[in-house]
Amino acid sequence: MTKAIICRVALAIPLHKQFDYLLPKYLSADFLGSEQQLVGCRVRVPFGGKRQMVGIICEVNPELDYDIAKLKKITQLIDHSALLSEKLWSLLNWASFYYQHPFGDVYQQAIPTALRQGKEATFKGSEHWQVSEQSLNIDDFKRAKKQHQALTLLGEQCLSSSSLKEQGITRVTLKALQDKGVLETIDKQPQVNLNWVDDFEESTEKPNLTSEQALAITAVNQQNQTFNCFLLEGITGSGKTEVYLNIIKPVLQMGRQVLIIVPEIGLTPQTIQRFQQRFNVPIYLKHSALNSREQLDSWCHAKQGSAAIIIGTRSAIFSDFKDLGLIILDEEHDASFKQQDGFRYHARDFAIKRAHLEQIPILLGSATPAFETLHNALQGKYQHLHLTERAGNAKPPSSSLINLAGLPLQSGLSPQLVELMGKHLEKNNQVILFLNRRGYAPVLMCHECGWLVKCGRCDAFYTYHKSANYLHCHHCASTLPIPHQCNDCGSTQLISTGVGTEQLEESLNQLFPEYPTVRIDRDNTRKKESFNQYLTDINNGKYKILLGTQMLAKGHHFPDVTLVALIDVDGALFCNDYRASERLAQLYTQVSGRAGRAEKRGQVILQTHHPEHDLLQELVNSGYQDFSRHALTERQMAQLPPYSFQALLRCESDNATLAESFLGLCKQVIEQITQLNKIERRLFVLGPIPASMERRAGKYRFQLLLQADHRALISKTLHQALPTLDKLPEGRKVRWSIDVDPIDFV
Ligand SMILES: Nc1ncnc2c1ncn2[C@@H]1O[C@H](COP(=O)(O)OP(=O)(O)OP(=O)(O)O)[C@@H](O)[C@H]1O
Ligand SMILES: [Zn+2]
Repeated sequence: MTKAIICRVALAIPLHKQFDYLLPKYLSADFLGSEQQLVGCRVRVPFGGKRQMVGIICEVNPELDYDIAKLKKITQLIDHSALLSEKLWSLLNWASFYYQHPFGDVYQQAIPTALRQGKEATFKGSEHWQVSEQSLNIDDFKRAKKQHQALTLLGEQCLSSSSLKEQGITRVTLKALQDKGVLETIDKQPQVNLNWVDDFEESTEKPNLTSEQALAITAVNQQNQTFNCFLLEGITGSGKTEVYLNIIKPVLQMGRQVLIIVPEIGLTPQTIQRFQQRFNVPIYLKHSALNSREQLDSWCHAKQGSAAIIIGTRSAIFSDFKDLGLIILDEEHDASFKQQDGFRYHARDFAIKRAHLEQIPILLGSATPAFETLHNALQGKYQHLHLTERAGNAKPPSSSLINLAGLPLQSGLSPQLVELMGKHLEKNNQVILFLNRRGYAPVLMCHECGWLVKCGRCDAFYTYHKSANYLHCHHCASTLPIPHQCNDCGSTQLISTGVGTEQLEESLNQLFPEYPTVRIDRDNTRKKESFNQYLTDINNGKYKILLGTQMLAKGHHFPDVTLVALIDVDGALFCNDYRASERLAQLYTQVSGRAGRAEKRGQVILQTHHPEHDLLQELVNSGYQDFSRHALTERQMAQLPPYSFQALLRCESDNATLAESFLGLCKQVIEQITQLNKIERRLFVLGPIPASMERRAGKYRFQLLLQADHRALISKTLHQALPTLDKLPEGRKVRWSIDVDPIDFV
């Protein structure tokens, strides 16, 4: 009798636990004697009630202390060998440990949706027809002209439905022949180009490198066969992309693949075009706007080696490659690299770990490196490369502040700024106004008693959207019709206070009717095409005033923009999050970086009520480089990251007491462990305290912060604590999660 194979399967559920199943005999026959081959294969298994789930085999024939008669059976064995490469498999295991997230869910998030659902890891095939009857005599079909023609064509080769259609053969004809048992269909995989390296060519249209670019490129290219982490700190417009292109080239020439990670693909179609124009190799994209079939195809191209370059957002870091030779992470400071729910990984950290395991170079590029990265570079852990000058003839913009105190403002615009805008526009230049607040106004208020319209589910006010004619909470997405009366005093005089992009747009149309304004924010660029159309129109000079939120700050290159103004950033100056100043400095530098990127000199204006503020003074007078070095010493004095390491336990519930007391229990468990390990003086547990937005979408939210002088202390402690925390019955009444290396404390 054949021995049963028992498989331990990880499922995408929020439990740190795996489940055992029996591989039925009819599925196990091929694997007897080579059971280990099953590890890494996907299976379909029954789970709870009638549900079927796709899981992944992590262990075969584990030691058991129970009766196997109770085990359920695997329904389907989807793969016959491990789906992912060994390296990627071990990276995912590392990530599961480091981020304290169940392996089943880590794994599922790392693969495209179609594979999560159990689809085969193959390209989209296409229907082909071929002759099935060997002893066929075509002459028998002479009287049916079309059938005869079809068989003549197919007698020599197998053809796709579409090419048959082009030659006048319809489905009806083919079906008729199929019914007669003469023809059959097969699903044929498309031909893929695995030999792109043989016809590798580089476009001759490229600039002469600046000496700084050349230095950076040489530094990387000299060591491109082994692991090295490089930080390319290059001011805005310094030509970082040109450096990327030049370090990619030798890697492609070796026939190896390149992975480029960017914050948001939709926002920078220009950058992608530059890669496509430079090299004649197959480039595939990987981002969430692709449908699940396209995602799977690009995944397969990477895995089989028919993609030379993959350009993708955060999750592209999990692509499996045939032969990965280089990773580039552009705008490495960008917060979108950190996933903010579920599996809270950081794509940059995962990428570095990956490059290390694959023994390949990784380059992080930014004008405003994250403090973590900068710290590592300054310490010599990463090789630090610099581009301190703008490429071509462009010069860095000049910066100055406008003190708003006492000035009459029109939708937030000072008279000085309006005058300056006029001057730039007269010269046929473009102007960018940056305001990170969409909607018409951030609050609606009673003019008589000061009552403010607050979201009933969040500690936040409703934003007034005038054209859509409703109130909208930007935190829980709930909406409300505009109230006619004050809830407190009954007055009908409700007025909006503060300025959002929608209102500013209205004013700009009045102030500068002859200069068309375009507003770029999430409200009016929901469709991908509309955003691309705006970008084209901006580059064609159709719009002269570009008004927008963060979306306008990211990596765009508009040669005619000479003035950039930040309308209101004061809110970020007095925020209690220790990362707020870093973020503001990055934003300021990135937004300003859109000015004067070509021949014409740029100017940057920052409007504020606090011109004396140290941060603003430093940014305007010395820039990000000086600010960041200085701010790092402050972090060191306060023993904050990157000079310490953190993890955050978050908990939320309809009931504030439940949420808070659960974290209280967690604290006890963790402190017992630190005492046992004698590290209580090196790992602090702070809290529980309410999150800075205590109530969101109807839930009360609390946090417990772990801080230590060493990364490993946190991961080991959490790893030891988790089995106990998982079993706390109080944990079932709340929602809780662990965020390792948190960057957001809201
Ligand atoms: N050596 C060079 N000579 C002339 N022009 C160059 C050179 N290198 C790059 N450029 C041009 O300079 C412009 C800015 O380059 P790029 O977009 O790569 O800057 P960047 O460093 O990525 O800026 P940002 O961080 O602001 O996105 C581009 O139009 C690019 O074609
Ligand atoms: Zn809300």
